[in-house]
Amino acid sequence: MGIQEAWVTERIRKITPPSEEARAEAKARWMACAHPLGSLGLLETIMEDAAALTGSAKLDIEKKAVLVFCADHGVVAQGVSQCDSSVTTAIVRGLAAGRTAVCNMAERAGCQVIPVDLGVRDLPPAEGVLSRRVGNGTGDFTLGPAMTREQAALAIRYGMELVEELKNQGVGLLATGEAGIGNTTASTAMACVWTGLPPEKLTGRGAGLSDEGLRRKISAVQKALEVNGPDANDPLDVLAKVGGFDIAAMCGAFLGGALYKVPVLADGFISSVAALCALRLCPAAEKAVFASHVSAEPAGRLLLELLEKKPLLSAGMRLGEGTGAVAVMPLWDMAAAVYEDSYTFSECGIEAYVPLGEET
Ligand SMILES: Cc1cc2ncn([C@H]3O[C@H](COP(=O)(O)O)[C@@H](O)[C@H]3O)c2cc1C
Ligand SMILES: O=C(O)c1cccnc1
Repeated sequence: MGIQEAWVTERIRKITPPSEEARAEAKARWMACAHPLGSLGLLETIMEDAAALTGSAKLDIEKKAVLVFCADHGVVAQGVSQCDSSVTTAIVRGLAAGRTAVCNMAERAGCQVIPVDLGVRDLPPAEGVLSRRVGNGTGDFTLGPAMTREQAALAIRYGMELVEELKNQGVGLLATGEAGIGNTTASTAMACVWTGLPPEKLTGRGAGLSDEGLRRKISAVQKALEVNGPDANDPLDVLAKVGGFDIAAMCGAFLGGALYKVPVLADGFISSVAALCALRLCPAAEKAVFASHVSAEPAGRLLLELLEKKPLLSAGMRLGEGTGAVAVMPLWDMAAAVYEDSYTFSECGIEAYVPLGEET
């Protein structure tokens, strides 16, 4: 086993199960809160799950950040995206300048945007972009593996370390985002491996693609699977052969959330594939993964089902950059506001309370 893989493996072993005690305490808080029991639905569940993750019913989600993992994908040479890799650089510059969609949304949500360069092709050090380069873009995986196993592990490590750093800075709620032209092709290939479904069923138009482009994308995914033969039982093999640096770092962010006890919001399709990869590496990491919305990509809902996560939003979004994850942050704030401040049954003098469905 290589150095980076050993590093990741050792950290993963330290991930503990969620605290059922803290979850019960959070549930008791909702029970005392003067409202029809369970009536805030998932807004109640997320507070309970976050308590179970952090080990405390007292939650602090004031400070928020979205990590936008950026990287290029060699498979773009196969005409699988409507644009070429130079657009990734343009998006990264937009992120650093605070001008892309996620930046506008994050400003409203009181969330810091952190662009991270994992391997954007020929990108020199750029102000406002954290450099965690693993390579100069991945290889074209229709011809051979996207990266080495050690590169995949290093990208995971970077994702985990960033969560630790942000936790130390007081961040209590994290969102995952990505920018990388071609990354929906990599995500589709990974999803095919773990669902066993054929590329025609799971391949979508990504950022936008003609019918002909979609056909090219389906055959590129098919070819990638045939050429590389990724082993479904070895998540690092799948990541290295048909994944991407951005997806690997995102996977690391979920694992980091589980290790350092920070809730991590998944975004759309790409992010859900990364979360699935994290769970395949370490099932206990499930406790750190929080769904946000249902991506409009064909496999969006299916992946959430595989993750067994319920989305707060179904808004037909398919933008990436972490936009869907950031979109639910105000809902988290609202849930926390009621959870923390609502008057209790005893405070308002309501004595009898009959939970729904339990009337005699
Ligand atoms: C201008 C622009 C901004 C974006 N921001 C996010 N994406 C999204 O689209 C890309 C994936 O789609 P595909 O696999 O089809 O290339 C990723 O960068 C993703 O974040 C963008 C795409 C474009 C074109
Ligand atoms: O759902 C996603 O994550 C997605 C879909 C299309 C383009 N970028 C991201």
